[in-house]
Amino acid sequence: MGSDGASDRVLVLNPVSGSEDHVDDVIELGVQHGFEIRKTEESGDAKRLAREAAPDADLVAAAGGDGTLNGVVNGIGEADELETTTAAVVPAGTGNNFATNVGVRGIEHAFAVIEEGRRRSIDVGTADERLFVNSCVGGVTAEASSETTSESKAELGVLAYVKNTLDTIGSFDSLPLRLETAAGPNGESARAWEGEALFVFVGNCRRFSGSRAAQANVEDGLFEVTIVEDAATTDLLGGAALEGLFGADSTHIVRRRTPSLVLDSRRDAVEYSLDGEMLETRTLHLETKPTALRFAVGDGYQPDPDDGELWPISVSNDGDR
Ligand SMILES: Nc1ncnc2c1ncn2[C@@H]1O[C@H](COP(=O)(O)OP(=O)(O)OP(=O)(O)O)[C@@H](O)[C@H]1O
Repeated sequence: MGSDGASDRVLVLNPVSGSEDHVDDVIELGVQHGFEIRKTEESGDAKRLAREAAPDADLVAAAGGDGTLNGVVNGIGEADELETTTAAVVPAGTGNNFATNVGVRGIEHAFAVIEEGRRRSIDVGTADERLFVNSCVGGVTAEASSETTSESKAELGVLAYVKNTLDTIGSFDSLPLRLETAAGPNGESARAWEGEALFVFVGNCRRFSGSRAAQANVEDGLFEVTIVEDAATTDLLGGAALEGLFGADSTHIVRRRTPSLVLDSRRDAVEYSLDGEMLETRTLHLETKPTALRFAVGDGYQPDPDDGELWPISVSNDGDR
């Protein structure tokens, strides 16, 4: 307890995330580790509870999936406490992509990380007024998102939504999109791309490449942007492996690194998923807030993951693909 009676540690618990069997364990461990526990009761609660807790708490943890964590980070942001309140994640969702990316392996491990783990200052993405930690994905419908099974989400992460969108819709309406990226600190130039996109992925902590759980550098102030061009539909519907599509030699993939970008639909509003939470708009401004959030990370977290060949950052390599 703080001197004014407010809790130093607050845990925002989503009781209906994942397979819903985490509640007793999370409460028991949370209480053991000195947390005041606040349960969400409906959509929007994670943000509200974190906003109310952040001014007094040193640490606010999110127990749930990526959506719950997204709400908690937005609440800390709305309270203007990003730099003063540490955030943590207790993975209790289906996919738990972000937790995996920051080296948090499970519920018990999450409390060990909170007690003994490092704190890192990580980038946060802004999409108009909203924040995201993992990714912003366009072209995945809310319908496909809600129908995606837990097993599939756990296995493929966001690619599951892509697969589900293609499976449920069969033929897919591409997005006539214009994208403008700003110049970056490593020689990335300001660029524009316009065309028919199937999907657009903006990764903050998430890298959309051939490997499933690839973590992007989340302390470099840059997004990793991947566009899947419409020409890829034929391949995808023809059964080409999704992961193969993201390989380095794919001709239908455009990649960019940038601190900020604008996505502009040339036709209707587009549905974007911010860490799994939906947002519909025609024009979206995305910007990184470099190293804006202190986060409790596990040993598996890599501040500077290997870039590999898919994400060339030198000027000479910054070609069209
Ligand atoms: N008590 C509640 N009843 C119903 N819905 C809730 C409740 N609390 C939170 N929610 C909803 O749960 C969603 C967040 O779920 P979350 O993403 O954390 O879990 P998940 O979908 O199981 O996991 P993941 O995103 O990792 O795949 C939010 O959209 C929120 O509106």
